[in-house]
Amino acid sequence: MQASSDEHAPYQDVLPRSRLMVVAAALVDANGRVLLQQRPEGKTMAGLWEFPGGKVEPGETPEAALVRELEEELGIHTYESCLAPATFASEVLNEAELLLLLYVCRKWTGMPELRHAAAMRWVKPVEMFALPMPPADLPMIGVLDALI
Ligand SMILES: Nc1nc2c([nH]c(=O)n2[C@@H]2O[C@H](COP(=O)(O)OP(=O)(O)OP(=O)(O)O)[C@@H](O)[C@H]2O)c(=O)[nH]1
Repeated sequence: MQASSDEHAPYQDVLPRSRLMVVAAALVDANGRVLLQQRPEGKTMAGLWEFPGGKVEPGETPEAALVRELEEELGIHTYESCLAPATFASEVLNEAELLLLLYVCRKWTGMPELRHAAAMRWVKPVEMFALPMPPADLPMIGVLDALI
């Protein structure tokens, strides 16, 4: 049955206008440490530590977007088959609802280089609890700690 146009009217003022799909990677090294990058000055949430990744472009699959982002941001190469879905998070931002998909990746080629971020560091998941990270990331830390 066709939904009438005003069926959702009571909710229109609380529904986010658009959804921002973001993919990110927990790159795990041989010692069980994960790479975090620090957001640079001039960007929203500057100084916070986040997982490498970025927005999924129209027409892209999440996995293809993450392979691309890892090349662009760190100069490393991986394959979609090396990306294991780990967890997700959602957060209402000013202009959109963020849906963040986090993958675990243990295999890549190349050495991560600092390209866009202010700094990078390898940390155990449990150390993330003491680092300033975007609010959306906080619920994912415990899941990551249990997975790695
Ligand atoms: N890559 C990444 N983005 C995250 C994380 N947590 C989180 O809230 N985000 C948010 O997801 C969005 C990622 O998009 P992005 O990296 O393409 O955007 P950006 O703000 O850095 O810059 P841009 O729009 O100029 O490219 C940002 O709003 C960022 O704050 C995270 O752990 N990793």
